[in-house]
Amino acid sequence: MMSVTSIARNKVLPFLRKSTKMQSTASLSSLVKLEEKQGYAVVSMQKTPVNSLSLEMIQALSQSLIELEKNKCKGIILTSACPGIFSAGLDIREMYQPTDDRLNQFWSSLQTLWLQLYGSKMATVALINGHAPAGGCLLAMCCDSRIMLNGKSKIGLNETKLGIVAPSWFKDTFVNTIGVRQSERALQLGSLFSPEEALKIGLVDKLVPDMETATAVAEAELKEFLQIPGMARYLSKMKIREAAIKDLSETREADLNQFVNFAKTDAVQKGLGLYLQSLAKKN
Ligand SMILES: CC/C=C\C/C=C\C/C=C\C/C=C/C(=O)SCCNC(=O)CCNC(=O)[C@H](O)C(C)(C)COP(=O)(O)OP(=O)(O)OC[C@H]1O[C@@H](n2cnc3c(N)ncnc32)[C@H](O)[C@@H]1OP(=O)(O)O
Repeated sequence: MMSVTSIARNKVLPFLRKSTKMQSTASLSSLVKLEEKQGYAVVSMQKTPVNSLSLEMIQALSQSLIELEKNKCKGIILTSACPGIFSAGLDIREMYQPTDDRLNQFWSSLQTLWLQLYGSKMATVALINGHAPAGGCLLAMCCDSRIMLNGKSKIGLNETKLGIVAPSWFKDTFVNTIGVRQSERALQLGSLFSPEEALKIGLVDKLVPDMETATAVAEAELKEFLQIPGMARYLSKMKIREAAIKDLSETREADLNQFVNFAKTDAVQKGLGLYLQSLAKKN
């Protein structure tokens, strides 16, 4: 098995671990690109056009983290290869008129990915080079630091605008990032923030004017985290995150049932259908 450190610089890593529920190596590796750098890896989402988080995409991200941690990778920069988009969030088509089996796998895989990334021993920096609504914002918030490209992109948890509700662990992640009051308001309104607004409320940590600067700043940020003794840094992160992680770990089944039942209601299905139509009409 190749290790992250043994492959040539910038070479794409294959996904190697086998699992009955996981997608094939070929289909996973086309969705996420892993590049080795000096002492860390860049994880680029590359599911065109908008990095929507389908079941396969979620599993590809999960698989990447498994491989990286197994290969003793110390840090990652999570970013996007899709111009102007970090991630459009959960793939709405996964929730619209789904089969029970697929919907169950979809949500359970998302729970796993959140537990992995939010609780990762690696130092994690999100380089948000485009829009990051809902699930896209969640991915970014799972990281230890967020660098956002300044411009027209928006970031936030906009679930209520789709007629759905951000689950408790999305809310916990939001509260841990921007605090209770800002979260209460933004969750109800489904607010999407400009980079300047996101910086002001602490949803992102730094803004950068262009991609060249962005890469350098993200690397410098990651190195700052990696200079701290790893165990002390990780345990400090867990002081903030462990309650939310414990909560979902202990209630996965109930959370899954709640999601599946909620997603299948007529009101939610109608809302998602209309939202998909409105996205399609734009084009
Ligand atoms: C009590 C509680 C219990 C349980 C909880 C229950 C439910 C809650 C569950 C989950 C929480 C949900 C989390 C989510 O992440 S929902 C997804 C939210 N995402 C969005 O609202 C973003 C929608 N997309 C956009 O706004 C734009 O696409 C974007 C700004 C990202 C990019 O704009 P651009 O103009 O560049 O591209 P488009 O032409 O709009 O899109 C291209 C193409 O992609 C399709 N598309 C976009 N986003 C999605 C998506 N999230 N899922 C699937 N498909 C998406 C879009 O339709 C276009 O398709 P096509 O017309 O075929 O080219």
